[in-house]
Amino acid sequence: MSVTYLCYSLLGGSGSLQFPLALQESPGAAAEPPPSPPPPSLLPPPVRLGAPSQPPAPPPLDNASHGEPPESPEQPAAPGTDGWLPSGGGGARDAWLRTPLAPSEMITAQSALPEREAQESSTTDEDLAGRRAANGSSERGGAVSTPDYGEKKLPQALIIGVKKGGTRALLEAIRVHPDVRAVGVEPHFFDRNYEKGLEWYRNVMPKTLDGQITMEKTPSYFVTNEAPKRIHSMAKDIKLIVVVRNPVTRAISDYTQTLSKKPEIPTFEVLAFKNRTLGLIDASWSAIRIGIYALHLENWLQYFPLSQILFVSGERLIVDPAGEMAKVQDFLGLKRVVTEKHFYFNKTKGFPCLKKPEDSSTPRCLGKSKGRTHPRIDPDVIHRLRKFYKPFNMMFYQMTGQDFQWEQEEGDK
Ligand SMILES: Nc1ncnc2c1ncn2[C@@H]1O[C@H](COP(=O)(O)OS(=O)(=O)O)[C@@H](OP(=O)(O)O)[C@H]1O
Repeated sequence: MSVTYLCYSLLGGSGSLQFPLALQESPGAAAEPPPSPPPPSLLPPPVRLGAPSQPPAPPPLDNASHGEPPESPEQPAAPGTDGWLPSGGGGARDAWLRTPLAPSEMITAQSALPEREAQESSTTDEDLAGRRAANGSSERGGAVSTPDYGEKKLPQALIIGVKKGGTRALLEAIRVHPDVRAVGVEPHFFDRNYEKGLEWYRNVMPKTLDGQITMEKTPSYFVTNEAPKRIHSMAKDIKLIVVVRNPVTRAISDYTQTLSKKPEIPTFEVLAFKNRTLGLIDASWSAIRIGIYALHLENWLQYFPLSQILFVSGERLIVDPAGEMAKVQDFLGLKRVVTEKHFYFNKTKGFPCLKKPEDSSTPRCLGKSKGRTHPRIDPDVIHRLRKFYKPFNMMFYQMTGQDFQWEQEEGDK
């Protein structure tokens, strides 16, 4: 059964959003993408998912219509300006922090700066300006610097999603690897900054030496309709990593983030339904829509073979970070350098953190915006959402050949 058919069956009556993906039955992993989009006559009609708009990308309108603030206007700093990773991207120590909750681990003025970066998925101009003002031209927060030589290259690997999946944890862990250099902020090139051109994008990248991999993470790529085509036209052999998480928990995490910025928004229970009495889930709400992974993946498979995409379990990244990192390093063709010895479980934070590097005395946890306490959600709503996602999850397992076991989870944090 195609994802298209599945969506028609499950969502046809729930609303009228014209889902922007060009959906077709994929005969498996497409080794080569179509040179141009298939003629409209060959495309099935778009999937109906909710509200009557046709956004080309994760729609701020969805948020607006739900009383949520639009996504923050995150923009990377202009390449070459102070504070934009002047020494080549920094290291993992830029974003993994000492947990502020451990009394023995006082945050200094210097280390608080990277915490701010780590608190949000993206760094805004404002963040960077603040950091520049407080930190001069360095964003390394006292960390040992990496020599500023080598060459800026376009990325050979991208973490493309999913929002709230654990993408920051993954990026910061892989940055520990000496053969990886990554941008700390999210460049949003393939969704928001594409018109700035590839030279702009290259300039955003850290310098690398021969043999080092350049990476970035922007979780919104996974749900950006144009992203696969654009990325493919830049590098068809690029490696793509998607951190996925139980879509119900992911939706709650997404909502929790919005709530932290805009406490007056309606409850999750209200936003989740088009009609609660009828049990109609509002799949046009971005918090819900992002979790329909099968639908988004279909778009990527039009351009990239499955073998070029690694799916990392957001759940396992927490319980077994070293195990997931082994898969990531294998996928990237890297020696397994990041191992158990790099992680410890921080009971106060409730998450794994990076152990102190040899050249520093400070262990590092992610900032306060990672691992937020979720509001309590009505169990009935959770139950309905689980039912809603189940067929999409099954389709996703089938497409990826991986069972993420979200149906077996007892509760959603
Ligand atoms: N080691 C570690 N430390 C802290 N948090 C961790 C870690 N590993 C995974 N996670 C989970 O990452 C969730 C945030 O996901 P992202 O980094 O992808 O968020 S974002 O899209 O960039 O905003 C975040 O979601 P919430 O718990 O809902 O805040 C965490 O559950």
